[in-house]
Amino acid sequence: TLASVPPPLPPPPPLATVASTAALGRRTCSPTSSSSRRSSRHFLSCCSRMLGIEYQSKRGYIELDYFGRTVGIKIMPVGVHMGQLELGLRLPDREWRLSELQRQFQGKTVLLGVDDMDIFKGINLKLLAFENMLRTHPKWQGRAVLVQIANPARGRGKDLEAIQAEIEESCQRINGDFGQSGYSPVVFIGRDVSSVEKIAYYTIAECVVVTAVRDGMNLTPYEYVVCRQGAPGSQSVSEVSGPKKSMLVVSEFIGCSPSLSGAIRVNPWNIEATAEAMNEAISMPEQEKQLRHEKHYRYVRSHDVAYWSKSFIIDLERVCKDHFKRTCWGIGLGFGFRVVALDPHFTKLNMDSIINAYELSESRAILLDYDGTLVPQTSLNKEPSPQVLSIINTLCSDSRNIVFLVSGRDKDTLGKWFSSCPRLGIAAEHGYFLRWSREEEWQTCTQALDFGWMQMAKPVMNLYTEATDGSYIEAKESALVWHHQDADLGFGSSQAKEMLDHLESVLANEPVSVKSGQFIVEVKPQGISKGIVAERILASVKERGKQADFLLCIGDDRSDE
Ligand SMILES: O=P(O)(O)OC[C@H]1O[C@H](O[C@H]2O[C@H](CO)[C@@H](O)[C@H](O)[C@H]2O)[C@H](O)[C@@H](O)[C@@H]1O
Repeated sequence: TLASVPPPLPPPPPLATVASTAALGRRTCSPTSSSSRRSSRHFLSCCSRMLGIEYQSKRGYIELDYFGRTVGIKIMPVGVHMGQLELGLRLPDREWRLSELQRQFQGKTVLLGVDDMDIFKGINLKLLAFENMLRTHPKWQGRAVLVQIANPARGRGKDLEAIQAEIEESCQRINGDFGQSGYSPVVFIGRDVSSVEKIAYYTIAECVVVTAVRDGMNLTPYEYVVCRQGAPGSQSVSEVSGPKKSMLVVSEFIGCSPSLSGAIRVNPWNIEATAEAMNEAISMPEQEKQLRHEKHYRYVRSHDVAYWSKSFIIDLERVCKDHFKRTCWGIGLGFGFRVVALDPHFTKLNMDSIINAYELSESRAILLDYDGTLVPQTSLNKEPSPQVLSIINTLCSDSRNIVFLVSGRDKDTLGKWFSSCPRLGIAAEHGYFLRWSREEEWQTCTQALDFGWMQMAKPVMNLYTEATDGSYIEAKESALVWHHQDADLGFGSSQAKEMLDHLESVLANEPVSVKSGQFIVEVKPQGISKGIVAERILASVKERGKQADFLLCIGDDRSDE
């Protein structure tokens, strides 16, 4: 499925967030595109906060692993349809409409706004800025005209009515204060404007001003640039050719703003700064206007809608290339329904067959993870419940069973918590420590390990701990762990990613592995892992003449795989 983030994705957690994460839940596979960095950041933040999924950056590509499927996130600003616009530039109607406007605005400098009439487009902010410009730069009085095209509102409501009233009041005030005979500083067009007429307005405008306070891509600046270039191949300034110079004042809150490097970017709430930007734009030397126009035109032309769709397909193919190797399973009911993509060799465990195999076996090995498996990840009390202790003791009481706890936690905590389970084996700190039963001594990993790296990793972790309220360092005998469960969710996880990167580069030549887990970043020696200790346990069981004919491993995260 192809899908894209609705462009003006707001910061979490308003309702739109729920809608977009719910949409992700229904998708089978997708690259997800958004028009701005802000939207993708908000989308990733929603995924993290609401679904608990963290993104990974792989060689510049941002990806999410959603139940075995890869969702690629890419900032892909959409472009204009060049063919359609150029066709419009060649329409015969455009010529007479253009001449009409040229006559109407002869000797005037036209600033143009083309917006939908809604509460986010900042039309009144634009009027206030224009008024401010006329006041602070009186040279423009009688010379500068703001033509504001406002496509009729598609919705209704009190907020909209209030903004429409404000706009009307501003137009009347500006025209009353600065108007002269034959000169209306604001020309407000609140009706549907045909494409040809719009093209003619774009062509005569010295500058286009977009002051939206929140928007998606907003293609008005792109359309303007194409119209000012004129139809391709036209050389003369008359007929279908354009002036080949353009100026843009654009809000920093619109999707196209980062792509337009020659535009003057403004925060539309700052009326004075927007007024200065308007003055700067129309006062700029002609050559500078041409250079900025050329730069924009090159970009708009090469990044049109055809380019966007081609890139989308290429990315879709790249992101989904492994999906075909996977098998999809539908799991859950109603809103809990999920499509899970798994390796084709995966077999869903069936309770009856497990019980059957368990009953028929003579020697069993049962390896259990702790956090997220024996105690819920969300539980505040991390100690095992009496029920868990009793189930473990029941399992251990069968002489055919070898039961092991295989956890990242330290040996003292696990030893204390499971002191009432005398026959339980424990592999602590991912197997650095191993104990076969309560009465036996702890064995330490036989490899000779060098812990010099701890002196390098600790100062890095200290830096992030100081900068991240709620985070702390856990120093285990074999590993260092940075915890951010109690820090701000978004900030903690972005700090964790940064730290992972930082530690990987600082410790690149050290015999360690740096991994992130459930709200942790952990540095531990290479060669210490749950998989390796599991092999060690099974080998020992075999040496004791009890080779396991039944092996059950239960875990909840990557470290358990
Ligand atoms: O291998 P596991 O049994 O899954 O244990 C992994 C880590 O467990 C502990 O961290 C977890 O509990 C912390 C609170 O007690 C929590 O802040 C963290 O988010 C959890 O991952 C332990 O402190 C770590 O050293 C283990 O690696």
